[in-house]
Amino acid sequence: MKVSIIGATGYTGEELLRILAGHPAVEILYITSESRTGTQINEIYPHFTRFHDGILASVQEIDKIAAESQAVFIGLPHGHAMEVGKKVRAVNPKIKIIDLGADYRFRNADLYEKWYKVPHTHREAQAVYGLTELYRSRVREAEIVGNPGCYTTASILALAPLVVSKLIDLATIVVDAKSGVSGAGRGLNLGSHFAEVFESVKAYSIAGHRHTPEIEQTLGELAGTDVIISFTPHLIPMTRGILSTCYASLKPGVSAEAVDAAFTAMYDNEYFIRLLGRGGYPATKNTRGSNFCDIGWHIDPRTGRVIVVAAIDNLVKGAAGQAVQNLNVMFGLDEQMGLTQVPLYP
Ligand SMILES: NC(=O)C1=CN([C@@H]2O[C@H](COP(=O)(O)OP(=O)(O)OC[C@H]3O[C@@H](n4cnc5c(N)ncnc54)[C@H](OP(=O)(O)O)[C@@H]3O)[C@@H](O)[C@H]2O)C=CC1
Ligand SMILES: CC(=O)N[C@@H](CCC(=O)OP(=O)(O)O)C(=O)O
Repeated sequence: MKVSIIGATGYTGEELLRILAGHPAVEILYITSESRTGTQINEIYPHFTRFHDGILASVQEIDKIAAESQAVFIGLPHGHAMEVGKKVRAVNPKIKIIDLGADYRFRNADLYEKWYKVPHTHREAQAVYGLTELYRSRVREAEIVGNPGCYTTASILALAPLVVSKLIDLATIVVDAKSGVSGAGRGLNLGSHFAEVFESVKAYSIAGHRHTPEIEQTLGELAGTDVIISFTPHLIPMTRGILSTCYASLKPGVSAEAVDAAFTAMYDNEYFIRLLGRGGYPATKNTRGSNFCDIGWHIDPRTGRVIVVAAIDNLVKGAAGQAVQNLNVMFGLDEQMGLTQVPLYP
């Protein structure tokens, strides 16, 4: 299968290249960059030497890229992907698109505009939200997939069983999540300098992070009613990984066994979800470089709350890995193809 990556020089784009290097059914046709067009990718990323030596094309060549590819991944900042998506579909109406950013994640384009503060210019797109474990049958039929955000992937996977099984009071959900610095992308900014991040932990975007409406959209759909959450992200001094700790009050009379059953009913057959069980402590280190999401849960009888902890690698299950998982589903391939590396440890 011929695939191209628009925005291959970013962290999600280069992670896609790394994963696709081990994918037996994929041929990488074009990779693009605007700042480094004409450069060989392994000059920018020497770790690709012997794996990729492709020359970076420009998005200006999108007509040719679209005409020759069966699928494109888009790893651009939000607001740019929908412009590319529109052009790609106009040239090749059969092409499949997987966008790693936010442009195709929202069912309601007005909600996207409210939170992202840019006009949505591809409202006619029939996009599917690509949280594979929850929406596999939709992804199978999708032409365009809006791949979920990293915080959202961990947080929704942690809370979905409790919401679907109606075990929690929906008004009490609190998500406290931590991310490694690669979550902010490769671009330079003061907030991600070594001296700003190292030996420090800080919260940011409190009560206003853009992943809040994304989590609420999916939990609301699963619940069949509006869901409002409190979400606080934190930046921590590591490169990869998200740890999402989610709290909610259990409805009166809900037993620990009912909570256990909700998780096993939803995820027992899911290869990429590793349930650590009641009392389990997920750690980002155990998921590093892999497409796994590790989940453990705890019940606090003193407060009547359930606390669910989920760990992922933000660049894999939180971005490029889930994008490849979606590609596999969209093309009827084995869902695990190219994604079965053992996590990198320590
Ligand atoms: N990092 C993460 O953990 C996650 C990121 N995402 C999302 O994935 C997308 C890519 O993120 P990430 O890889 O981290 O970002 P990076 O900042 O690392 O890379 C951005 C990419 O976009 C290109 N680019 C930047 N500005 C423009 C522009 N104005 N026009 C065209 N191309 C541009 C860059 O190419 P060049 O400069 O070479 O032209 C580069 O290839 C974003 O939407 C992000 O929100 C989603 C989940 C997780
Ligand atoms: C550490 C860090 O800065 N993380 C990013 C989230 C990355 C991501 O998933 O972004 P999108 O939803 O835009 O795709 C942030 O908080 O904005």
